[in-house]
Amino acid sequence: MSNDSLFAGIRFDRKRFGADIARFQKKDVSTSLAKIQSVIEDEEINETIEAVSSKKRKRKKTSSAVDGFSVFRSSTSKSKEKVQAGDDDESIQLKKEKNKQLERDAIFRKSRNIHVSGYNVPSPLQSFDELKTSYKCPSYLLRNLAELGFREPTPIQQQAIPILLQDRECFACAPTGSGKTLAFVCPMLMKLKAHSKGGVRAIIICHSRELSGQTYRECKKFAKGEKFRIKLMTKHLLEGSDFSKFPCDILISTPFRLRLATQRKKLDLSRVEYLVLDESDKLFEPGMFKQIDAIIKACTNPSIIRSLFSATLPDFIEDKARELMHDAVRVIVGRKNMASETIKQKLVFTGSEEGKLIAIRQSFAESLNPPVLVFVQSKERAKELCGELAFDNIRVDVIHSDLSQEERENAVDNFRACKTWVLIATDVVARGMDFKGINCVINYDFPDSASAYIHRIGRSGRAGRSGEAITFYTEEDIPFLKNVANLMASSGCEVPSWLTELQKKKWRKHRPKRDSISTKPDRPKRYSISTKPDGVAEKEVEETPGPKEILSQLNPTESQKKKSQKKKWRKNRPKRDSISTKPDL
Ligand SMILES: Nc1ncnc2c1ncn2[C@@H]1O[C@H](COP(=O)(O)OP(=O)(O)OP(=O)(O)O)[C@@H](O)[C@H]1O
Repeated sequence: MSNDSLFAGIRFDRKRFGADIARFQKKDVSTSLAKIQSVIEDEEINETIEAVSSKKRKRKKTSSAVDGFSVFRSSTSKSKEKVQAGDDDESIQLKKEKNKQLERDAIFRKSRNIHVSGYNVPSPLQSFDELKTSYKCPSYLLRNLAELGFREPTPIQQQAIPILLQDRECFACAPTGSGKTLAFVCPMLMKLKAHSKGGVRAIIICHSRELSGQTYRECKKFAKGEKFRIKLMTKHLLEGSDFSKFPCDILISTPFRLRLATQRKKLDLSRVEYLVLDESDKLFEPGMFKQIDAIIKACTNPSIIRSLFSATLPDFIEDKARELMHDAVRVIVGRKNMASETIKQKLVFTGSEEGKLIAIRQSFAESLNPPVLVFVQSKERAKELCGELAFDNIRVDVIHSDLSQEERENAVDNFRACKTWVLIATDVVARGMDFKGINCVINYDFPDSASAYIHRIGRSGRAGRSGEAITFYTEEDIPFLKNVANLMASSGCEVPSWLTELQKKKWRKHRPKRDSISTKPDRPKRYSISTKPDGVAEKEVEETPGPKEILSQLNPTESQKKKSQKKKWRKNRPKRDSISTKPDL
């Protein structure tokens, strides 16, 4: 029953209760104003902590301490603070100063698109010089940064470095190529002053051997001139070391090798002071989670500082981080799970697999601006495409998990040295790899998830440079097109309106079975002959041309010759498909 029907027939004497009405109306106005005020405040808070998808999460965030929020709160409640009993002039002055600093921090963060949540978040760095004045940064590190041409910290470095320097745990999400490596290596080097006498003091875990190697080399560059023991967990180190005596300041490893070292070689991790999980969302995927979990448990030092970094931070990783860390600060640069804004992104409809090969050839024939990185969905397809492009006089190479470690390293080195113009790769190099100056990334095969798309295209447009990303799609990929369109739009690329009108489909592990990459005619079709109802093949028959057919193709008969002779060319206007870049939807 509705309220209307409940009160039907009752008449209210407005004249008699006039004074009461006035009183209630006044109260109503003030309460609704208060409501509006609180809604506005809530909206401001939510804007500050960046847009989060679910309403539930929004509510959760508003209740937690948010830096920007506490700034506004504290400035509006100044008068309250002043009258607090026992507050002397000095403490009031200190509070005022603190509030001013918080306001300055909030303004600075806004200007650099940095969003933080957590209690007492340290002020962001304005410059590398501040590392010296406020944090006593050793001069070797500043010298190395200057030699590498790092003049100004990037936004993730501005916020994550002071957080880690103040011994706070943190989980951070910043775009690809935005300098996350220095954000966790710099505080590590600054904190690990004295050298290790025994045991591992800091660990950086990377999901792949290639990324571990790259991070190791970066650490060495930053630490040049100082005698740090920085080690890369190679196969050789794993097999040949006596881990009972293993002085090491920074150890860089994949989860698998580190787990082997702790399990088989009894590597002790109880003295680890710093643990970084780079590409953290990848590390928490089912294939690596068991090892990561065991490593985290083996790092038993109660004052350990852990941090998680990635360009993509799904909600389940945030939940994991909260579960794992104490009093952690959350740092987001830009928006969560966003492609880098410096990359020009394009979608190309190729219709079929054959169309892709034509499109890539045509694109290279018109303008090949190396280095170009091409992603495919499997190692078989990587080999096939490499074979096809090698015919076109293109300096092409391939990298995938079937190659030996040495072959993989050579492929990366040659590509870095520009000896290889086009590198065809599986997702093994999609994350973290910093190939300087990649002009273009081609998604030959449509990526299988949003994070795959963001990381793949993020191999170009690094450190503020511009880049280009082209994604081919066929009929099979159309259901997931809207997802890419959304990612493109959110990073500032123009997207045709028909794309945004498409329906969105959950996009996870989209790896359709694709025709092989080949200019040769399709291999003979196989038909299965089965008596079983479920279609399980008992015998396969090949529909191959017999010797007669082959001979007739090689030596056409007179009638066949006549058929293939020149035909009168008149009014040849076949019905053609309409001219459109849009696929038939
Ligand atoms: N402050 C800086 N000034 C100039 N260049 C920088 C600075 N910090 C990092 N770089 C350069 O930016 C590039 C990208 O850095 P890095 O590989 O750390 O990015 P990332 O955020 O970890 O990327 P990804 O998410 O792809 O792993 C590197 O070539 C690095 O040398």
